[in-house]
Amino acid sequence: MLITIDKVLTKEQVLQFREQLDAAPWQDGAATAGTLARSAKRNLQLDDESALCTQLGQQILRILAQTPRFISAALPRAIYPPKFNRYTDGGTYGAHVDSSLMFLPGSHQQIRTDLSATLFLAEPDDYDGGELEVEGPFGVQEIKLEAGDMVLYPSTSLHRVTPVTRGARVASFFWIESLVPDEGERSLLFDLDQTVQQLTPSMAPDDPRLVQLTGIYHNLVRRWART
Ligand SMILES: O=C(O)CCC(=O)C(=O)O
Ligand SMILES: [Fe+2]
Repeated sequence: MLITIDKVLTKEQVLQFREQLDAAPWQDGAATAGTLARSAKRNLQLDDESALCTQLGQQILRILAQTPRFISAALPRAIYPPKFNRYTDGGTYGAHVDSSLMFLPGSHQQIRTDLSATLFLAEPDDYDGGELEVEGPFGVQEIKLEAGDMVLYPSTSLHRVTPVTRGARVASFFWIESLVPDEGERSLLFDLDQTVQQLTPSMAPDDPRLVQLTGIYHNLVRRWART
């Protein structure tokens, strides 16, 4: 399931990010891709080890930690530090599936990539192309969101970024290991949680039906979560 999270960053925050990113040095993205992805990848990337990457990445993680829709959708166990990419002049990323395991930078610890995330940092009108195309059970879905909005998609999906033929597409991208590895179970939990959240304002907090539904949510998490 694709899940979009609107307004992770305000427009003001996007401008602040872009001022710094646009002035930063960018590297060839292919240098950091795995063997298979390398030939498909034609974009630019911010140096992962730069102070700017660390600082902006941490800002994103702090915001996500306080974004209930993100927590509900991802049930994060670990998050790979956000990276930043830029596509211009026909830049593209051909069809690929992300690596299943990734070492956290400077560590021997690996995370399993359950969810992939793209946080858009350019307005859709400012570039042509650059759609993120994700293959799912109902065909290919095209994603091109407003600056500040984010999409989460299962890391099992084949996906690509179409060539950017005008302007620049700038984004942050990263991966999440979820407490609930199974995509189907995670989707059910997300739907249940969203429904409970929608019902809550119209019901007394001690309404037995709400108490029951909340209990079911927690008992399913207990059953499915791998800590
Ligand atoms: O730029 C994007 O939206 C996705 C990038 C991507 O698929 C990757 O780096 O693996
Ligand atoms: Fe990818």
